Amino acid sequence: MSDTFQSAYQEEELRLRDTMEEIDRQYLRLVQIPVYTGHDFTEQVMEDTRELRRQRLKRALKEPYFGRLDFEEMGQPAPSALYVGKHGVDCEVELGQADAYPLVVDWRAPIASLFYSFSGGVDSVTFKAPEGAVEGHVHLKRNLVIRGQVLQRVVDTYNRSEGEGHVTDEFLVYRLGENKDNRLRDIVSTIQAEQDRIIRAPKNMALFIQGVAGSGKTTVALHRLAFLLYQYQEQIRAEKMMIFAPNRMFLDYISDVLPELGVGNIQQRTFPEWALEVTGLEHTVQLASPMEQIELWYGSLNNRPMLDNQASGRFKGSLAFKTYMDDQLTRMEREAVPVMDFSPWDGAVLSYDTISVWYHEEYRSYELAKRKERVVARIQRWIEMELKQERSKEQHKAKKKLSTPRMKAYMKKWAAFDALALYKTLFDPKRNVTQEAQTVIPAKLCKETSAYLKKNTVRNEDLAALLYLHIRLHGIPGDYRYDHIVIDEAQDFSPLQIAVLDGFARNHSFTILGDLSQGIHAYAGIHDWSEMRDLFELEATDYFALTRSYRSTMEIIHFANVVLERGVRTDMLAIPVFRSGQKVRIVSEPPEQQPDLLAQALAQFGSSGYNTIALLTRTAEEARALHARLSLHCSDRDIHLIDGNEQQYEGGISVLPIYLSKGLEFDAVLLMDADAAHYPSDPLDAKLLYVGCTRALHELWVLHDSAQPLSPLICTDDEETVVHGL
Ligand SMILES: Nc1ncnc2c1ncn2[C@@H]1O[C@H](COP(=O)(O)OP(=O)(O)OP(=O)(O)O)[C@@H](O)[C@H]1O
Repeated sequence: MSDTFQSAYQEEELRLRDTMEEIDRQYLRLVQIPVYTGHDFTEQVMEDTRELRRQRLKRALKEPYFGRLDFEEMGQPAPSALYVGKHGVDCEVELGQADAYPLVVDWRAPIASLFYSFSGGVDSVTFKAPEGAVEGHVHLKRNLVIRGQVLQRVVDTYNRSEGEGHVTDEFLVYRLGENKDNRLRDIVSTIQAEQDRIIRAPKNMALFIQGVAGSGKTTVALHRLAFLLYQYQEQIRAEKMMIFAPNRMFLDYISDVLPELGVGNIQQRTFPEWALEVTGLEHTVQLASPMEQIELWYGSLNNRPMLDNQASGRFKGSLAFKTYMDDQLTRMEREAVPVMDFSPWDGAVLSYDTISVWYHEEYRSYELAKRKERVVARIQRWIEMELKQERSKEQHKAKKKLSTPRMKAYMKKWAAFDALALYKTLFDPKRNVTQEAQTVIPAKLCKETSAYLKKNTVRNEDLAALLYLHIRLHGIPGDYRYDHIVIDEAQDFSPLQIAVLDGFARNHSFTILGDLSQGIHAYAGIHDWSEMRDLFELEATDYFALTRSYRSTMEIIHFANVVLERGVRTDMLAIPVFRSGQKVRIVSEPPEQQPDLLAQALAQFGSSGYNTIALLTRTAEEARALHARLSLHCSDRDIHLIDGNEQQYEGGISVLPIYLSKGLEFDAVLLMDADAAHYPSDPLDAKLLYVGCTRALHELWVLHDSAQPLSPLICTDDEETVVHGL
C-alpha cells in the first residue's frame, strides 16, 4: 500500500465516521418523535415528510455515499470536497446559525452531474445550477466502496495534482468484473457521461435511445425515472409513471433498481395486459399465446413467411392501417344517426335534422360513443318535456308506456360503438366495408384474422388497433394519463402502438429504448427508428445512440459483433469497455457426449464462482428437452426451466430459449446447437444468435453437434477471441 493511498484511506475513514455519526444523530432524533396518527392535515403532511426522511436516513446509514468530487468554483479560494450519495443529507445547524450545508449531495443534484460528466482533459468545467451556469475546476474524482458502514475501497480515477489528464476506467472495470445475482442493480456510482446525458434530459419530449446490447439502456431508463421524480417533484408523481416491459419475468428481474434508488409506486406492466384492461376486454376475449408467432417465424426455416410490410404484425402496426381505421371511423360517424325522425308516440316528432345537429355539431367535441350518450340523454329529456305538457293523467301514462319500446327500437338503429365489434367488421368478408378492405388489407391476413376473431381470440398484434378504436370511441379515462412512459425493448413495438400511447402520455413525455440489432420480433416491430420518431414534431423528440457495451468482456463482444456483421450487415457494432476475460470457447461434440460435457462445464463455472448460468436454446421445445436430459444427468443440481409463463426470475442455472433471455444477463452462457441448420445466415437468425451471445458477462461457450457444420455466422479463426475444444 503506497503512502499516498494509505493517507487517502485514513482521510476517508475519518470522514466516513463523522458522516455516520451525524446521520445517526439525525435519525435518532427523528425516531424519537412520536408518529402522528391523528386527522389534522398539516400534521399529517409533516409526518409524511418526517417518515420520508427517516427512510432516507436509514438507507443512507448503510452506504452514505460512493463518490467524492473536489470542485473549486471560480472565484473561491480553494476546492471543496463534495460527497455524492444515493440520498442527499444536509448537515443540520442550530436556529439562527448559517444555512444547512450538504453533508452528502444527492446524485441527481445539478452539481453531482459533474461527477459523471467530467472526463478530464479540460481545464475548466461548467454545470447548470438553478441560478445559472457555474464554472470551476475539478481537482479530484474519487470512487469509494462502503459496505455495511465499512470503507472497503478507495480509487482515484482523476487527480489534478498528479497531472493525470483523463478520468480512468479502473473503477468501472472493477465493478463490471463482479459476478451478478438474479437482479439488475443500480449503477449510481459508475454512471458514464453518455448515460448521464440521457438520464438528465428534459422531461417533455419523446426521447429515443438506440443502444447496443449491454449498453445500459434499461438501467439508464430506470435511473432517468428517479432523476425526473427529483427534478420535477412539483409536477410529476411516481404513481403516474409507467414502464412497459416485454414480460412479467423481466419486470421481476428489474424490480430492485427503483427501490434501491429510493423510488416506489411506479406502474410496471406488459403492453398486452394493460391494453386488455384499458379496453375492458380482459374478460371478453382470449389472448392467443405469443408462442404461435414465434413458432411461425422461428419454428421451421422452410415455412418462414416473407418479412415485408404485408406481414400481419407489420401491417396491423402500421400507420397505413391507422389511416384505414380513421376512414372507417369517419364513415361510422357519418352514418351514426339513423336516417329517420323519432316519434315516441303518434303526434310527437323529433326530426332527424334536429338529432343530427345535436350529434354532429353541438356535441362534436366528444368521442363518438360519448356523443351518443349525450344525444340519448337529450332525447330522454325531450320526451319528459313533451310528457309534461300532457294534462290528462291517462294520456300521460299511455304515452309514457308507448315511448319506452319506441325509444328502444329507435336506439337499435344506432351503431353499437364497440371497439371489438368494429374491429371484427374490418376483417369480415360479409360486411359492407369489404370492397374497400380488400384493397387495403392483404387477403390472407383478412381471412386469418377473421378466423381468430370468430373465436373471440386476439393476438398481441391486434391490441394496438383495438386500443386505438376504443379511445376514439370512448376517449381516455383520466386515470390512464401518465406523466411519463418508459418503453423497454421498443424495437418490438409498432408505430401504431406509439401513436396510440402518445394519447396517454402528457406532453409526449416518453423514454423509448431498444436495439434494432436485437429486433428478433421484426415481423411486428420497427426496422428503423424513424418509423416512430416521425410521429413527433422535431422539437418534441430527441435521439441518443449508446455504443459502448458494459455487460460483456471484450472477447464476447468481438465475437458477437461478427455475428451481426455477417448476418445483419449493420454498422451499429458494440464497443467494449477494456475488460478482458476468457476467450469464447467453441466446442463440437457428438450428441451422446453432451450430458457429460455440460456437467463438466457447470462444474467449471461453479468453481469460477459464477452465480448465474444460462443454457440457451433456439426453441422452447429444445429448452424443455434439454432441461429434462440435464435434470436426469445432474440430479444434484437445481436447474430451472424457463419456457414462457414465469412470473419470477430465480437466477442460478437456467435453461431457456434465446428469445426469452432478452434483457437478462448471466455470468456464463452455454449457447446450444450453434450449427448451420439452427442459425443460417439470415438477419432474423443472426439477431437471435446475437441476443444469445450478448447475454454473457464473463464467459461464453458455443456448443454444436460435431456431425453438423457450424453456423456460418460464427467466427472461428480469430485467435484473440475464440478457442476451440475443452
Ligand atoms: N455505467 C455503468 N456502470 C456499471 N455497470 C453498468 C453501467 N452501464 C451498464 N452497466 C451494466 O451493464 C449491464 C447491462 O445493462 P442493461 O441490462 O441496462 O443494458 P441494456 O442495454 O438494456 O442491455 P440489452 O439490450 O442487451 O438487454 C448491467 O449489468 C448493468 O449493470
